[in-house]
Amino acid sequence: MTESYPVKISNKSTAQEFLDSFDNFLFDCDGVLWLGKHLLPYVKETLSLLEKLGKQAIFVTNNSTKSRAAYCKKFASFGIDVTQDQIFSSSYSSAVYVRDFLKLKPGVDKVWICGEAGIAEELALMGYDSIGGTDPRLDEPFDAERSPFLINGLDPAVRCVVAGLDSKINYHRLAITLQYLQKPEVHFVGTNVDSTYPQKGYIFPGAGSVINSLACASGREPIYCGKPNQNMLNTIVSSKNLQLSKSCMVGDRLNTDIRFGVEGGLGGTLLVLTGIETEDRALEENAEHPRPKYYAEKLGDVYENLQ
Ligand SMILES: O=C(O)[C@H](O)[C@H](O)COP(=O)(O)O
Ligand SMILES: [Mg+2]
Repeated sequence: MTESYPVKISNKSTAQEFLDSFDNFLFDCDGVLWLGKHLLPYVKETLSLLEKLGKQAIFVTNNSTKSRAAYCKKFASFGIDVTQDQIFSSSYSSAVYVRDFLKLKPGVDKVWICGEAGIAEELALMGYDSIGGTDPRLDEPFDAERSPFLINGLDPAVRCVVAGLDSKINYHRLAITLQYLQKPEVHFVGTNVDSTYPQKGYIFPGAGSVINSLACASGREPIYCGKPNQNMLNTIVSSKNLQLSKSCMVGDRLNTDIRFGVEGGLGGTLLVLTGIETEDRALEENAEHPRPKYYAEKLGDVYENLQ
């Protein structure tokens, strides 16, 4: 059976129909709310409208570079008040996986990070020591005979590697991470699969590109903790007691955000075209990924079409 075509939110009636259909909105961040430091048009107005209507806003980002607390600060920098319990980042879902699925022992088992500060901060909140990550010694050019991470030997307490988006990725970080991945007893966790990372006017390599290079070198595949992994959605649904049929996932990427919402049985999904995807991709029938129920040029069209 051919699914009904995605509905484009492009006028007052489609915008009103969309709003009336859901009580809870799960928002992806990069490519939906903002592009790096640039807030997208009418995002603040749209979030205020939802609040006025008594709708619930939850933020679900695959970007592991920040912790939930740091994301609260990013929202605040745009004048948007968000509490930490509204935010679910892949840095957080990866730390939950280390704690609840791998059951590593805090204060005993350590984590080697190939990624930015968000991962270490979320792990620390759960009592885990981590090494690597933003350690400035990793910014030095790699020399096997001088790297402090090699000449002092690998840390035997490391039981897991967590890898994510790292704008300071270099051969030093890849080389040391690989040493830990060559130990079969060390778990391999990837924060998210995103191959690319949308910025204003550019598409840059994403976490998936970094993690795939480690997978290629080590011959190992990681467990990914971000969207579309349903562990993340299960954590959200249970902690927020969401009614799935009245919940909508809003994203800019088909193989993470829209798949996450469709496979999670949410009442609907909205794809916005301000990030990774195009209108053609939104409309194409492709076994690779489910199609959205709605799509729009930008999230702010929900607000703009109701003015
Ligand atoms: O490369 C990445 O990690 C992702 O592109 C990026 O961070 C995705 O973040 P999201 O769109 O899920 O907020
Ligand atoms: Mg996105």
